[in-house]
Amino acid sequence: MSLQVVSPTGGIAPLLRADGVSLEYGGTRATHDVSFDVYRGDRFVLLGPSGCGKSSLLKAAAGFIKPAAGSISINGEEVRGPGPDRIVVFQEFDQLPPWKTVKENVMFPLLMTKRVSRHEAAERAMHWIAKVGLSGFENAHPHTLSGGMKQRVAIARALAMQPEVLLMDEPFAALDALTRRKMQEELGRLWEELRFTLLFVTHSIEEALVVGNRILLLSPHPGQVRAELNSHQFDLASAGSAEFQAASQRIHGLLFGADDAAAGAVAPAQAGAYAERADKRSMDSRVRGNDGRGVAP
Ligand SMILES: Nc1ncnc2c1ncn2[C@@H]1O[C@H](COP(=O)(O)OP(=O)(O)OP(=O)(O)O)[C@@H](O)[C@H]1O
Repeated sequence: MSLQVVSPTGGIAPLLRADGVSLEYGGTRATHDVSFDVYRGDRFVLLGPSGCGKSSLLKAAAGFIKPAAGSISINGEEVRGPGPDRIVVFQEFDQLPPWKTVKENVMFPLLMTKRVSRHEAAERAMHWIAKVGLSGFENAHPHTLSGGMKQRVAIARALAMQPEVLLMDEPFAALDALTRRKMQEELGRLWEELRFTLLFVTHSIEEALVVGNRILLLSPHPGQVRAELNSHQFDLASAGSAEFQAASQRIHGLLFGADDAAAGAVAPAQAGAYAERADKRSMDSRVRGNDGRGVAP
């Protein structure tokens, strides 16, 4: 039996930790003092209104931007730049170089690491192309693929790298509703099989509930933590249920203020403080137990 690494608080150490992260662009604050922990196997969602800094937080986790204050660490090591342990899938369909085939696109970052031979990269690419349901399209170029297929290629390319954390920035937002749903389902299926760690950005409450097992709610610009919720009980199958609708409305209230009066002013502080109030109410927003993790309902 393997030993579990434990943090000083006695809990399991997080894989990714954001600690008091403030991000700025030219002196303008995009997020303020945001803290959260992502554990191995989490599907952790950053949810908040447009402009609250979700993408910026993801980019900081990817190592593309440096916090003005606070830090982000992976396995206890501060993130100081991009690395193969954190791969991003973006919303934009043009993230795939158009002159490369599907297979070449998936192989490309593997080859860049110089850790695998061309033969091995090709084998791995074929494996992951099959995993995302694109067998037969290896030699197609991106412009011949639908938006959903392009996102599948981006997911295959990311998973082929076997990152510590898969970072997804509104990956399905530009897809039509049916394809988006299908992609959420596929992502869930892949996660069930592979149990990778996911940090997922969306501004869709429904998508957050369907994709995530934990959701961090961020206030409007500059983004601050409002609350952290457990959402593991929801999936696409439960999306129409009364419970799902109630959760969705509750989150809407937390994000846009309807609950503020009931909860008292929501201090733009750490979720932990707010969680205690949220905890006293009905939904499963029991947030951050003793080990720092969200608590099951
Ligand atoms: N490169 C940039 N230069 C200057 N300001 C930026 C830059 N990128 C983001 N911002 C600003 O930082 C804030 C947060 O932006 P960000 O894109 O992270 O928010 P978001 O929550 O992901 O929004 P959306 O859901 O609309 O994508 C916004 O006010 C935005 O205008």
